[in-house]
Order: sequence, then structure tokens, then C-alpha cells
Amino acid sequence: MKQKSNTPRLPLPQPLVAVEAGTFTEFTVTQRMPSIARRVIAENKFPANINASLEKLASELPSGYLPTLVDDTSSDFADWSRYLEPYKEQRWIDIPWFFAETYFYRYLLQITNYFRAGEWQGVDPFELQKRQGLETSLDSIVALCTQVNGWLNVSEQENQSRQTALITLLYFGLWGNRVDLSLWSAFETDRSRFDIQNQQSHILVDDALKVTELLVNSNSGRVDFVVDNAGFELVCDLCLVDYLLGSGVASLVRLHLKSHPTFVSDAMIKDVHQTTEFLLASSNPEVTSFAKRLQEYIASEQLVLSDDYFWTSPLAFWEIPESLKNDLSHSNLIVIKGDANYRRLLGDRHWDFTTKISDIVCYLPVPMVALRTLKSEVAAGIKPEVLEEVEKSDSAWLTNGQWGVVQLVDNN
Ligand SMILES: O=P(O)(O)OC[C@H]1O[C@](O)(CO)[C@@H](O)[C@@H]1O
Repeated sequence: MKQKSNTPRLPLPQPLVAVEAGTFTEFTVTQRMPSIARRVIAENKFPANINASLEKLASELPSGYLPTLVDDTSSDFADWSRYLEPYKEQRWIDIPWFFAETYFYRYLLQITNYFRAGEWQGVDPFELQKRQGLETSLDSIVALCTQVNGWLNVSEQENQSRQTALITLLYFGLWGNRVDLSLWSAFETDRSRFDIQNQQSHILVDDALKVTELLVNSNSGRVDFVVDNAGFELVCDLCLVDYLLGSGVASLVRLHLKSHPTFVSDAMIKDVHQTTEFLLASSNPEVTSFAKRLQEYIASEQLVLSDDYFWTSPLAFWEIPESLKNDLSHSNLIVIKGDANYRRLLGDRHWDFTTKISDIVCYLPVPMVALRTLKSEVAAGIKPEVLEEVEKSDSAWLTNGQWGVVQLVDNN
């Protein structure tokens, strides 16, 4: 057994920054983030002064300096003042990308008065996108719920059939991550349709079988999810949660959600409730029975919803507060969803893509599995021959969301 460490075992490479010309990082800060700010103007009914500030933010991102955060009464204000200290008077494009992105979403909420008492307090500027994301994927939701109900209705659950169901649901959790509203608007095509079999060759690292072995041998303990997007991805995650609890593979599931809107579609506690209510209102009994079970699990506290400002902070995963780390140490497995959480695991740095991921992610108290479709130029743990193949076959493989990993790190 390798020694546990509080930070990556290897020296840290440089962080990604937008000033790197021609990168997806540059494209995100100089073009995607401005268009996200402008979409907030278009999709909300904020007054003219708020819209003018949003437009100012959008126009300053490509070459302007970081604006300061004023005390907008949020409990994370003091933390942010500390995080911002080293980056005063720097341009958005010069600072680490992960910092720039998390601060962009936090600053956007200052502009929209999200935390201040008054008309706009608590108004999620991405609400419309989140809702639309659910509505456009309804057919896929019905199909998935029907499948889960079928699996749960088999009275004697053999380990092998449990594993088959779990592998399928892990893949849904993975490909559900393709439906990312910060990259593709919910008003464009429905990206929830995919064929798991055909997608198999697009999984660059596939530890799904090992994950299911770990789960079925874990004596019905606790599983944690560091959740990513609301919408279809959240429904996929909740189907996995439902199966874990309904089959007895887990007795407790804790979801870690965001404390405020961020990265457009990232899920908050209220999004889980809104999702179950949306599903409950369906006319399809396969969907409503699933939603009812979820509500019962929440009521009986077998499914616990929690949030923490760490998840919306610019900190790397290894800077996790001790209290959160201690809490996670009671889990059998942490399921870490999506691209931004994966970037956080790797500190959003330029690791060689073949670096052993367990030499980077060696700071977690229990095993973790990352379910991530690639949407940024960050990766680790890819075998050299797999890397060579994918680089040959798709020049946009790092960022087009068509490739994924189911990557297990078990340092025990
Ligand atoms: O929802 P996910 O999978 O975390 O991905 C979202 C993020 O991915 C990125 O495109 C690249 O990490 C971010 O700019 C984007 O907002």
C-alpha cells in the first residue's frame, strides 16, 4: 500500500491559462465566457443597470482586468477576498483558468444581486437553461427510468446481474455528462440520445467493472457523489443512486451539490428538488414511480443532499477543507462527475496525459471514480497506445465531449 499524501506525489506542472494562444482555454475565456454573460442578459428580465454590468463584464473578459468583489453579504465573501489577493490587477487571460472561470461565475452573481436582499435575491440566472435541459431529454428519461424499474423489479438480485446494471448506469452517468449547457445550449439539439454499445470505443480508460466489484463487495455502505450538471445528467446520476439504494448495494448516498449557480448548469440542492417535482408531474408511471422513490429516500435520509462553498471555490481538490475530507472518509466510494470536477482533481494543470493518475490523486481518504467526458485540455492516466490512437483519429478529442473516462483511483 502506498503512503497517503495531502497533495499530489509529483511536482506540480503549470496551470492552464488563457494567454496560451490557440488553446480551448483561450477560446473559453475570450469567447465562450462573454457569450455566457450575454446569454444571461437574453434569458432573464434583469433591469437595465444589471444588464449594462453584464455587458461590461462580457466585453472586458478578452483583455480586461479582474474586477474587485464587493461585500454582497454572501458567506463566501471573506474567502473570495483571500483567494483574490494574489491576482489583483491581473488580466482574466493571465490568471489560472480554473480561477478565472470560478470567479467569473461568482462575480456574475454579484452583478445580478443574487445574494443581496431584494427582488433578485436567489434568482438563478441559468434557470431557463436548466429547465429546458430536462424538457428536451424527456424521451431519454422515460427509457432510462423504465430500464431501472425493470432491474429493481427482479426480486432475487444476483451479484452478476447487479454488476451488469451498475455498469450500464455508470456509462449513463458518463455520457450524460456530454449534455453540458455551458457548451451547448439546451435550445439546440437533444444530446441525451446515445447508444451505450456504440460509445464503448470512445471510452479511453474504462474501470467500470472494477468499480462495480468494489461496490458489490462493500457491504452495503455509503457512496458519495460530487455532482455536476442538472438536467439529463442529474437524472442519470439519480438513476444510479436509485439502483444503488434499491438493490441494497448501498445503504446511504450523499450528494455534494453547489451552494450557488455556477458553470451554467451545475446542480444545487434546489435543482434536485425541482427535478424530482418535474418527474413527479410526468404522465408516465415509469417516471413517477422513480421520482416517488427518490422523494422517499430523501425523506428517510438514505439520500442526503448537502452543499459546501468549497465546491464553488477556485481551490484544487487537494485543498479540500479537513471537515469535508473527514466526512468523505466514511464513504466506500466517491463518484466524481464531469469535466470541471476532473480539472479540480488535477489542479487544472498541464500534466503529461500518460501520468499515472494515482500519483496525482493520492490525497483522497477513500477510492474515487471519475466519470468525465473530455471538454478541456487536461488529462492523466491514458495508456500511451490509446493516446496515440485517439490523437490520430480525432484532432478535437480533448474538448469535443465525444470521448470519456471511467477512471478509478483506489489507493487502499
Ligand atoms: O459540466 P462539466 O462537465 O463540468 O463541464 C463544464 C466545463 O467544461 C469546460 O468546458 C471545460 O472544463 C468548462 O469551460 C465548462 O464550463
